[in-house]
Amino acid sequence: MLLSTSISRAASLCIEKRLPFAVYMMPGSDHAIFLAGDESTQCNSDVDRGFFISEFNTSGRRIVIAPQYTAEQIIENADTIAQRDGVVVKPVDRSTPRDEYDNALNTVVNGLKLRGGKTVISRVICGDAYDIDWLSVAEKYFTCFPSTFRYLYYTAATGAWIGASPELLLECDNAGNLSTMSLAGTRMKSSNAAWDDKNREEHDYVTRYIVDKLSSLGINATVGCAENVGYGAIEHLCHRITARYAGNPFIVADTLSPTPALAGTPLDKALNDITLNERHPRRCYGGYVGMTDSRGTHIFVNLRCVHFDESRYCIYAGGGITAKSESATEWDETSAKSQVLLNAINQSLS
Ligand SMILES: C=C(O[C@@H]1C=C(C(=O)O)C=C[C@H]1O)C(=O)O
Repeated sequence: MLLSTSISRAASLCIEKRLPFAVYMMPGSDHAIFLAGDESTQCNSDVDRGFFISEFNTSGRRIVIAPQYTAEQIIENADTIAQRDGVVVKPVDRSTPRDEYDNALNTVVNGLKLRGGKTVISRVICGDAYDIDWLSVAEKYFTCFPSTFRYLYYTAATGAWIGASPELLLECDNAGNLSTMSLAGTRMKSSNAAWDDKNREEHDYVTRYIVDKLSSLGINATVGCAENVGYGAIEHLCHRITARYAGNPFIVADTLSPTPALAGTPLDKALNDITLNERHPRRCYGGYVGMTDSRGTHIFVNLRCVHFDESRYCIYAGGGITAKSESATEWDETSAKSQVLLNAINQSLS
């Protein structure tokens, strides 16, 4: 079991009592870390200990869970932890219908044919889930993606979310090394075939954007070699980007996010496409999650994720659209991105 009995028990208690908490696993690690405590909202660049969440396109606003309690402390004090109340953020309750997605795609593609650039359009897959054991969903999902950043959290501001992100937004270590990546372009896992023009084009927008944004902060970046990064049955085109930087990581993270891997370029036009064509709020999807530990600050894009409560769930999945996109291919891509998570939920329901 990836999640120990005490972490699973403590996380379930926190969900039940609505006490803010997070469980996370670093890429490649089989060690889960638990923390619980009060949540606060930050709008500046303070680097706090604890787990932070920034919703999509919220200009650097972060919800921070303080590391006040361990899993053992939660379990020991289970009887005395007061039930917290307040408004719970309900998951979206309507899946994006196919015709609505197709219409959105066609509208955006027609716009991109005239102006160029890229927009990321997402859809949601929602369902009922009464009495489901979300810790067992997390366990199944996390087991499938050991090389991702895996997380489960609840705050009053966001509700409860589970995700497995293959996408590093920013890592700044204590020795002054900065790492990020451009991860965009998706296909079924294949041998070493060349990537097609559509995927290469949408990928290059991301790489260029990141390098330019870093440069605007006076950071001179180095772009590594092209890699294919697997995610279940699919793979993404990836370039790792590194630099030297000893300043505040949040200045960089909030300058980069949302990158054209989750929004598009030019950013203002892409955000306008998203507002006009997506019928659901993105909330945490496309924002970021992370934490600062003794080694540095680690921040991942919040994607391949589900928002849930005691009766429902809502999975988010999107893809980069360019003038060359076809609606059926993009729909299949979003299905492939969400399939493992949907399977984990369906297995736990039955
Ligand atoms: C938008 C998502 O994924 C992003 C978009 C990708 C693409 O369009 O090829 C690939 C990886 C991610 O950067 C998602 O999973 O919802």
